[in-house]
Amino acid sequence: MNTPTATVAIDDLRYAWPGKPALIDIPHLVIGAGERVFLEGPSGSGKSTLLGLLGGVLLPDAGRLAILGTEPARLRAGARDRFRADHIGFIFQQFNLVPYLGLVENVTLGCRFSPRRRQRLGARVNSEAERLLGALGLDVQSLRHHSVTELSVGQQQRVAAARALIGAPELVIADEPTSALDANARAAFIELLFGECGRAGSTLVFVSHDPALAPLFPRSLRLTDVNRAATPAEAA
Ligand SMILES: Nc1ncnc2c1ncn2[C@@H]1O[C@H](COP(=O)(O)OP(=O)(O)OP(=O)(O)O)[C@@H](O)[C@H]1O
Repeated sequence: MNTPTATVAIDDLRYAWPGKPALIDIPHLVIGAGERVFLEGPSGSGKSTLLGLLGGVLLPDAGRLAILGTEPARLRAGARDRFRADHIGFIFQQFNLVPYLGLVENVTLGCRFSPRRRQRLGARVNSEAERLLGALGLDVQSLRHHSVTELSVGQQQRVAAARALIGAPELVIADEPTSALDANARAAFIELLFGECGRAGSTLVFVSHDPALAPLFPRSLRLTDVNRAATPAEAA
């Protein structure tokens, strides 16, 4: 029987910013298809750096990092960008919404650079964007003529999540997307995110410095436990 390909497979992954000591040194980490993983670490422990490596924006100094069986480091730059657009949806800390585009257009941006994600939807790109916004708790009709800059932080976060999810990428990476919300709103958002990742079949890696969110997830990892380069202060 074939072993299913892991969404993320890491072996002896090492990374240091130029001129700085090793920041990431992970001997082994596997995240399977469909998992919902919480990755916690204090500020400065290297969470964003690891996400950069997962997305192929940063390249390892040594070791192996494979996404869906492909090592982004082995692809040429253009192929790496396409691979990222096809297979990974990002929810950034700062959301990175485009102020001069409407709600739906901000969401459909998520598959603009991915023929694969667009093809999955065919003519349904706009209607899927509206469905996702609704499923994530936004009233699309009443907000239709609003600029994304007029939305609350919680609403902007939902637009950013819909953009990451559109076209069902295999991996959704969320970089502390809830820190601006209160505890109930954070839990509600994470529930909605689970629902839509489940529907799309996407694996979720959710990164935060706040250990209080860990119980909401079936699997949680402390970066300081999996990363040998963690300083004793971080690992405490
Ligand atoms: N672009 C960069 N150039 C050089 N060094 C960097 C760069 N980005 C991060 N670093 C270094 O890597 C360390 C870890 O940063 P990183 O942003 O990965 O941590 P983090 O856990 O995501 O922190 P936070 O929770 O505050 O976002 C920083 O202390 C910094 O020294």
